[in-house]
Amino acid sequence: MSDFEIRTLDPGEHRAASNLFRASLHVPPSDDTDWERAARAFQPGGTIGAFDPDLIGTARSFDAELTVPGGARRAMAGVTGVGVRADRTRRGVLRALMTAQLEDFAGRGVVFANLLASEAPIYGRFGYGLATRYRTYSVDRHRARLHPDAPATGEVRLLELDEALEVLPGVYEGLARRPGAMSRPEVLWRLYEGQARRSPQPVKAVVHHGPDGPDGFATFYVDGLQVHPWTKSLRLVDFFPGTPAAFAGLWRFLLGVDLVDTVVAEARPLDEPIELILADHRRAAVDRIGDEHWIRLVDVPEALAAREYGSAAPVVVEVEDPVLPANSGTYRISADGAGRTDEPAALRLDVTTLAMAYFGTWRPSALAGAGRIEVRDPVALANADVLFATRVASWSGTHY
Ligand SMILES: CC(=O)SCCNC(=O)CCNC(=O)[C@H](O)C(C)(C)COP(=O)(O)OP(=O)(O)OC[C@H]1O[C@@H](n2cnc3c(N)ncnc32)[C@H](O)[C@@H]1OP(=O)(O)O
Repeated sequence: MSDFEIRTLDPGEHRAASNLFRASLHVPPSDDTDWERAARAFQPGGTIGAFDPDLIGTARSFDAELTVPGGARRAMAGVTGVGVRADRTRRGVLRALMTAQLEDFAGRGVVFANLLASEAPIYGRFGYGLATRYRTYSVDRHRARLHPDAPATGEVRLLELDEALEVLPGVYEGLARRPGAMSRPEVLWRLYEGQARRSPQPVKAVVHHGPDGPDGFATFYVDGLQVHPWTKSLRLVDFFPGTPAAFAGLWRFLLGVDLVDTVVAEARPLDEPIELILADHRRAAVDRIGDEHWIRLVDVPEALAAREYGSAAPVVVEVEDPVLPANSGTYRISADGAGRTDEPAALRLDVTTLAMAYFGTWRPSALAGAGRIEVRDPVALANADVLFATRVASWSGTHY
């Protein structure tokens, strides 16, 4: 059914889109004070709506850059604010919004799109694959000590929120180097400012200074009982240690904050070595592993050419993309790069599965075992495991 129109919203319509999105998540609309801040998180021209003639669905995006395995950066669109009015769901409104958005991205040279999904079954059909994952862990502050071999250089400095909001954007840019990391445009920092200023607990920051200046930071707040027995948790909001010394130095600070029982590190990279810097690694307990970014290769040839590959014999893959059919075709992937080819394909997969393999989070052989890759040559599958592997776990750390 398509008895609705999709168009870009004017800034004067952003608040209606925000209200619709919030209602779809079962949260109340922003009040006037909150909206004044929230409005700054909308990139002009970045919000689309479905009308019948009332606004019945919306999706928003902002422009940034994404780091791929090997360190190159390419244009990306961050997708958020997706919602359809409860009395208009399951009639194709999301499909129409997603299709319009992806066609717009493809038309203006965006290479990747990414999002955080409210529910896992929604976005795979549009080509978004679960590309980065996280683990959340907690550290028992009273019993945890750093291992004596943990680096002990550098200094930390505590910042109140106002200063942190000025300093952190500059510090962050030099630190977001993992595959899956992204630049943070102004709209994102405005979003974080709004969240921090609304927080009932004071949000603070700590910056680690190494030999060449700031090389890591954490933002955090402390919550819990305000009366005896003072059971409190320190919750990390944003944590970017740029060097091993910054990682150890920031943890040394966090474990030294008084009147805290537990430090909760939410949504961290799967390979972050907390166990290795503690004297007793069992003082860190993994609470859960979850989905982080769902990524869409909007321009498959450009995305495949942008990343580095491991050292193995070349593999030819056939990619299918029903939503952006220009991406469909056969590609040769080798340690020297990747591009289109006429050679016969050894592996066949859809664009969603390609995103899962591309960031190294899922090995091609595991994807094949789960039925997601059709294997015509088993030797090629073993080579694909090596070609697509990444040296560090892909992870974004930027949530919106
Ligand atoms: C990036 C973000 O902003 S994440 C936030 C997403 N928003 C929410 O979760 C808010 C609450 N949910 C909603 O607003 C809506 O249900 C949406 C946006 C998830 C889906 O909108 P709809 O207009 O109902 O989706 P639409 O009718 O276009 O469905 C497209 C397909 O997705 C499927 N689908 C849609 N929603 C879901 C879901 N929640 N779970 C599983 N499948 C779903 C449909 O069945 C349909 O499948 P088909 O292509 O096989 O026919």
